[in-house]
Amino acid sequence: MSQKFLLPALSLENVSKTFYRGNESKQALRDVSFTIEQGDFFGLLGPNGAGKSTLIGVLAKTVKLNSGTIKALGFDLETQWRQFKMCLGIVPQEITFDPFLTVYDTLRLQSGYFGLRGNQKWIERLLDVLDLSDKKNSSVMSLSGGMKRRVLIAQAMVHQPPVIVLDEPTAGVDISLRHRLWEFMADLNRKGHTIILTTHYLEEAEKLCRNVALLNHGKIVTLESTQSLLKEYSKERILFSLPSELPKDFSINCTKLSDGSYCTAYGSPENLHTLLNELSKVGLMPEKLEIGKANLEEAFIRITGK
Ligand SMILES: Nc1ncnc2c1ncn2[C@@H]1O[C@H](COP(=O)(O)OP(=O)(O)OP(=O)(O)O)[C@@H](O)[C@H]1O
Repeated sequence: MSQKFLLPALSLENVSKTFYRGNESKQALRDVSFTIEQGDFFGLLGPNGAGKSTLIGVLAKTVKLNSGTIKALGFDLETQWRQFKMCLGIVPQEITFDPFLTVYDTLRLQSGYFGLRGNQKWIERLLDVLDLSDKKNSSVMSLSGGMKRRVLIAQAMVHQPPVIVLDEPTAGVDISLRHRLWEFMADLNRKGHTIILTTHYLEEAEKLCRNVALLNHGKIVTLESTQSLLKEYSKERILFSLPSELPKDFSINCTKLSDGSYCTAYGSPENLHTLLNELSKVGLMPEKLEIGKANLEEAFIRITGK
């Protein structure tokens, strides 16, 4: 069946959430609407405080939304919660377990939460895939951070959800485990699961996600395929690094990236010439300079202005 006749994996319509504390209020989500197709690998990106965790909290029903409609495979979050929660497996950012339970019992209890009996076979399979089989009788408390994170993933998947939401799954995880988790997520996606990922690692989004949405100040500022986003921002860009900071009043608009390098529009060879001239006027000479494709970080910084 063609993709367009399938129900969306997830759809949000005019979702808003404001937190109130005393006289203060904070609007964390502002009229957010978007749709994620089944089978997608979707990245939800945004700077700190953009509203990503609030959105995931809303999906887990730990945060109550003020207005709007959310559906998972056509099931409504408010009126069809039982079916809704069966569609979704949410891997939270925070590690929250009963530390005294064993890994196996944690997963058995979670199966009970979904009303599943006789789930042993699937639990064993999850333990195997996540390389936790030899830890199944260990208390969660005794595991390393990376292992705990894998238990969180297993816990979110005990009911074999078609849609998996991962909130910063690789935060604080060492590079080799991060690569293994990437491979695991890509494999789940190949097997037909829709994956929704929030991440601060733009390299991760660029590598894995087919489509990305950028959330900023509680609003979706862009939503498109990773490739077309990169294409749009890959035109006309010069990347350069300097031995010291660029003066604040520098005549050419340049964006500073997280690794300390700068980027600016390329346009034409004339612009490169002007840039080099202007840099030399302030006594700076680029240490490294290249013209080429932008990465997601640059696109992201240019869109959000951060
Ligand atoms: N329980 C709460 N009470 C009051 N304000 C809150 C609450 N939870 C979140 N906020 C505010 O809502 C905004 C969005 O926060 P949220 O945690 O969703 O952002 P985020 O994109 O997940 O950020 P991060 O990347 O840092 O995790 C922030 O300004 C935050 O301070």
